[in-house]
Amino acid sequence: MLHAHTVEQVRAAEADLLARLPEGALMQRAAAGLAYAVLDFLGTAYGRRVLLLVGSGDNGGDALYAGALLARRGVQVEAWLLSDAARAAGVDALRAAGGTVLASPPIGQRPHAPASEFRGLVPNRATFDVVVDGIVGIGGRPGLRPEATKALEMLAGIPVVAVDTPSGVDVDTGETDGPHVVADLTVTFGTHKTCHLVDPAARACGAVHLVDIGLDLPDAPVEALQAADVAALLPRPAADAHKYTRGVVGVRAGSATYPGAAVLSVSGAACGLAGMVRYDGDPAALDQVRAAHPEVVGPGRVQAWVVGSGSDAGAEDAVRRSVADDVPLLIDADALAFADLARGRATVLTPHAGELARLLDVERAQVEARMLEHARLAARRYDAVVLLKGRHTVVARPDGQVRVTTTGTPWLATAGAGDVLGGLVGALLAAGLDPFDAASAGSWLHGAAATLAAQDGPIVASDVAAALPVVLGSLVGT
Ligand SMILES: NC(=O)C1=CN([C@@H]2O[C@H](COP(=O)(O)OP(=O)(O)OC[C@H]3O[C@@H](n4cnc5c(N)ncnc54)[C@H](OP(=O)(O)O)[C@@H]3O)[C@@H](O)[C@H]2O)[C@@H](O)CC1
Ligand SMILES: [K+]
Repeated sequence: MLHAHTVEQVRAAEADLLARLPEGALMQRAAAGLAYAVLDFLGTAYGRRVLLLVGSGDNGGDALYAGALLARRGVQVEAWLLSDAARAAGVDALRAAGGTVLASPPIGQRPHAPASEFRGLVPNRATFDVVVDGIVGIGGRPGLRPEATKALEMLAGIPVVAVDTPSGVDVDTGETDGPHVVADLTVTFGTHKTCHLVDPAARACGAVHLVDIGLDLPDAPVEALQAADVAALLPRPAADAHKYTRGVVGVRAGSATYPGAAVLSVSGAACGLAGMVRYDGDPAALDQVRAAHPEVVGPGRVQAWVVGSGSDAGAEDAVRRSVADDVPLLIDADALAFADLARGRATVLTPHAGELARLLDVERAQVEARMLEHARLAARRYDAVVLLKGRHTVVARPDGQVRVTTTGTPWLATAGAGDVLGGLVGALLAAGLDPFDAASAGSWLHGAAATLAAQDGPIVASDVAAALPVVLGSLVGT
């Protein structure tokens, strides 16, 4: 499991460790990890040139000490101090190792002048191989000061390695309300933070590399399943299993007008994780479902219902009948308008940002900008697990616990992919997983299947379903 802790949790763990270590030891650990990651990024020290952007706090201190280590390895290191309060001991260490400090352009005196006026003041700007963002870390407020914004504009186009967090993002929420660094690589310390997982901030991190500095941390409020976690959650048939003991998943999606939604939902449900799939919908759609999946049977008792898209005017009735059965329930697409009927049941809601905006009566842009807040709000309000779809899908439990999905590919943004996901999560519910595990594991599997399918090029939703057995096969054997 990958864990993302809050700044408050990190601070408490850091205080514990600082009390037990010699002064400066923790920062040296962080700086060494950072220096190795930058070296790895550069490929070689020889002939490389690195610019450190250094703020007033320990984040800048990390950058300076890492810069000193890089300079000792033969990298040409220059530091641009964005604050007069930059850590003096770090500056001394950098200089002692052969690094230099730039005469900083006087941006602070003319914060509104265009970046182009200062450009000539940074010598041979274009020959920097990497900019190290040590402007601000977990002690920062969101946004950047004009000095930093302008520096970044002047250095646009040069790869950026962020220290701990891309400066300017909101560390605990993943929001990006003001200007911020967009990194190619973020090197973080001790544990991940929310901004490394939750969009839009996660997009600004690039690849994320974690350096272990020995922090002893409590449970994290935000986490991300890894392959081994999903493998451990997958239901496996008992030796004496029969199809009913493995769970039966029922699908109420699609209609005579939209048979495709029925076929795709069933293709997710028929991933093999439940013992049987029932389709309860329009007979014309059932014919198409059976043509694609001969093993699917008609209405009857189930252990979980999937009420999905394309059910025409039948969505409300489908939700009502499913709720009456008193089994776990997944509600997607047009049926989400009737999510209220399932309040208090073991329910998974699977909206995209637009659908969640309608559920909460807010603007779609608000949901996209504050995914964590809105997924948690909906989970609490509907007393349900809410799976908010996105590049990094956010799965929230009513008590606020969150799992973020980091598998997937941009190719997954394709019609019908949500139907496959609904069916898949429904199968996991029927097999007995609790709604939070079913939603987060299903989302992980869906993303992994899409990535696998997209190896050969663009994909459609049925390719995702077709790739599921390969992904599952690689996990059940582990
Ligand atoms: N915790 C750990 O386990 C370890 C932590 N370590 C490292 O320490 C880092 C945290 O260091 P930190 O606490 O000194 O805070 P940090 O983020 O450098 O700067 C805060 C200062 O910046 C300023 N400022 C605020 N907002 C700003 C803005 N938007 N734009 C510009 N400036 C802004 C403000 O000062 P001001 O200028 O207002 O006086 C504020 O005081 C952490 O991220 C990690 O890198 C590792 O070394 C070891 C293990
Ligand atoms: K930073």
